[in-house]
Amino acid sequence: MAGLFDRLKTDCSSEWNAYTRHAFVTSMADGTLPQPAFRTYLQQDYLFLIHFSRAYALAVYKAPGLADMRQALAGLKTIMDVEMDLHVELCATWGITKDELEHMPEASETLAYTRFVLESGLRGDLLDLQVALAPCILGYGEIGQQNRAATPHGPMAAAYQRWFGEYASDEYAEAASDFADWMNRTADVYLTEARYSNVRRIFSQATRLEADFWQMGLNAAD
Ligand SMILES: Cc1ncc(C[n+]2csc(CCO)c2C)c(N)n1
Repeated sequence: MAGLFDRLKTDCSSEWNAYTRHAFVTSMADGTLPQPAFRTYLQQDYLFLIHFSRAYALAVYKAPGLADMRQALAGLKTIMDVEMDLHVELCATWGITKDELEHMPEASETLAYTRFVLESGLRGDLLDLQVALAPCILGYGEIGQQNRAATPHGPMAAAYQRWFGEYASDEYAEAASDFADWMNRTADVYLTEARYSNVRRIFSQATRLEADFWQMGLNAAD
């Protein structure tokens, strides 16, 4: 049987495509995305990652065994030690400091998405939480692979190239595939057909919140 991730992607294909092929992504790939859109996205994404780290910390707590605890801890460390640094580095080129980033007002889209993920995990078990986290981790993996050969043009080319470079890397592809395996293994233990409709609802909602997050960036350039 195919793993849970493939099943969810098939069942939520329209939401999934709207997210992974969003105009924000395609215009980043050709370099036409306006700077204010990217800058707003990146600033909000820093706040997103703070709450996403809390969600990973919740996964440590919700883990039923030591192996799952370690897997969640490794994810938490990657976000706090690697991913947040990319944002700090890119924002520094516009003179925005780490401290300013941390204290930016949070957009409704950031609030909605991060608190939805946390709520899904608080209310449910590790599987519900992994499914809420999945569009974020696995979607960026797909976006990176789809745009491996992208050669953005124009004044933002270097920043967009740097961004794609992070998610198109072999290391990232491996981290994403480890996450999919981890979620699929949890599903092998916990998923029942009776539960599936709820799991699918969580995945669909988180995927739609990802598309809204891109849209928030685009709206900032209007
Ligand atoms: C809105 C939004 N969605 C997804 C990611 C990607 N992301 C978030 S945490 C993480 C590391 C997981 O190990 C990755 C790749 C993002 N930055 N912002």
